[in-house]
Amino acid sequence: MTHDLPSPAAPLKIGTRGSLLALAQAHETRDRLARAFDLPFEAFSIVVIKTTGDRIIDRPLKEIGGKGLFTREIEEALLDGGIDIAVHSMKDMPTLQPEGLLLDTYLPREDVRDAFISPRAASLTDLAPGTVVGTSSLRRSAQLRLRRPDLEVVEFRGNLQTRLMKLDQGVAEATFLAMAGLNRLKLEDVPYTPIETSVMLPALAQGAIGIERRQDDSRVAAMLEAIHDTPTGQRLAAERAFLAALDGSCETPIAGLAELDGSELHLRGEVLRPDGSEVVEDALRCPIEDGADAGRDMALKMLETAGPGFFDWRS
Ligand SMILES: NCc1[nH]cc(CCC(=O)O)c1CC(=O)O
Repeated sequence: MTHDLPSPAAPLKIGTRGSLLALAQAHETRDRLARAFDLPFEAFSIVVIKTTGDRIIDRPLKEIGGKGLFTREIEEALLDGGIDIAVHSMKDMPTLQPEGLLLDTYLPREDVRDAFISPRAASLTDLAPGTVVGTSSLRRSAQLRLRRPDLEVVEFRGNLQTRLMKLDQGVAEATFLAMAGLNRLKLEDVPYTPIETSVMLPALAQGAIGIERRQDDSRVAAMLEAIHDTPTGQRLAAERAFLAALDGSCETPIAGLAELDGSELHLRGEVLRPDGSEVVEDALRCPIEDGADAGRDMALKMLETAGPGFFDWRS
């Protein structure tokens, strides 16, 4: 189905970070829009924006700051008209957007699972006690420490190629990546094994691409409506309400996932101490349209279960 393009038909500027994954996501967005409106690729331009998070690559992320790190410059460009839409990995996005911006368009979600990456081992259970595993994710490291306290977790930043090189050099025996990233980059020669969500619950919104716009841009609103994926939106409404109520920052290991099952939504959530010494988990089923309320309520209940002190590591 093609749609009539709301006029005027100026080229649409698509803002994105410059990583290979971000570019793949921007291209997917452009391709879906081009198909929906039967437009040539020349009707779009892809604008690469360098963010603070991209610039600082030699320090752990948790030292430099919260979640806005990879989005601030992009949202500024959106607000000042330098770009018309911004394409994001939803799992990196804060739950609140700046005044004047809306983030409510989602492309169909990719595989939500994490992948175990190792040139020498097939799965977590293959690793001998004391084995070094690299990750820069607070969530993955807490989940690992909970389930395999006998392993040694080391900080592992850098792009995908850097991390794979570190594995080859033996700096660590294994690491983790989102299946969504592997699939979107078509990295078939990376030695990976998907990890079921019952073993490692993914980050909230993992595998989902979101498209942000100016609230007052009705032309863009009409265009984005044509490529929005409703089931992904329903799942993310629950997941982001859960995250918002938990006040999730990069300093809190939180995992969670909503899945649709007929007319029901199934939500699971997990909060951990960074050292893996404690975990609070919960799950619920509700009508799909109640997902956001249920996500918030589940978060509040989990906060109560965790009790004061659970989050004491936060400064
Ligand atoms: N935090 C970085 C990040 N943000 C989104 C993805 C993967 C793609 C996705 O989950 O949508 C990744 C890399 C990773 O976790 O392996």
